[in-house]
Amino acid sequence: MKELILASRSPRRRELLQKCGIPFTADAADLDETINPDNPLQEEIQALSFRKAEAVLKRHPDAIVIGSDTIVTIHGEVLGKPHDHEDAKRMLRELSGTTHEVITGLCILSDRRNYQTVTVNQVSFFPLSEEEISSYVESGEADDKAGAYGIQGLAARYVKSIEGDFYSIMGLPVSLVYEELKNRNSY
Ligand SMILES: Cc1cn([C@H]2C[C@H](O)[C@@H](COP(=O)(O)OP(=O)(O)OP(=O)(O)O)O2)c(=O)[nH]c1=O
Repeated sequence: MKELILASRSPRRRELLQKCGIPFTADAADLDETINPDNPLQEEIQALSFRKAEAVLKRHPDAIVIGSDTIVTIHGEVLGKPHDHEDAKRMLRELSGTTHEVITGLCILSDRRNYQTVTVNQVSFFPLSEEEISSYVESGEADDKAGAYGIQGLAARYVKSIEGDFYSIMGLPVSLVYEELKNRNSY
């Protein structure tokens, strides 16, 4: 059977893929993640997930590779990872008291098969005070996360509702990975 490789350095994605109960190793794609804002966002995220998988497949041509990417978008603006704590606070002020989208792309790639999909999830936040925003950012949990929060951690207390898949919001739609890999022999 072909080896499964997660094209990611994200500890969240590794943790999530472990939930599938399928053995894998990880090898980060480490590529330029710039997206073209003139193209439809879902297509860009899907294409970036593919590029991550493709880069790692080049290094492991006999493997099955999983690539994924997550962004947060609100009012037409893309919120990637915050540059610093001020940037994180700015993002959280935007998310406060309103609904945003979390878009996660998934690509499962081998030399024989190319599965691509994108999930769009809605997350609503309760209003956040300046004190809450400051203490959250000071906790360090905003660092290195799209939209400056992780739904799986302290930010859980700000989430009013979600529509979609919790694991996609966290960074990887685990059930889609599991379902697709039932077809593993075709990869
Ligand atoms: C919205 C949200 C994002 N995130 C994280 C998941 C991703 O790690 C990160 C989005 O950044 P990505 O660029 O998707 O992933 P990454 O750079 O961390 O890892 P790699 O490219 O190597 O796969 O934000 C959460 O952990 N929880 C959340 O609720």
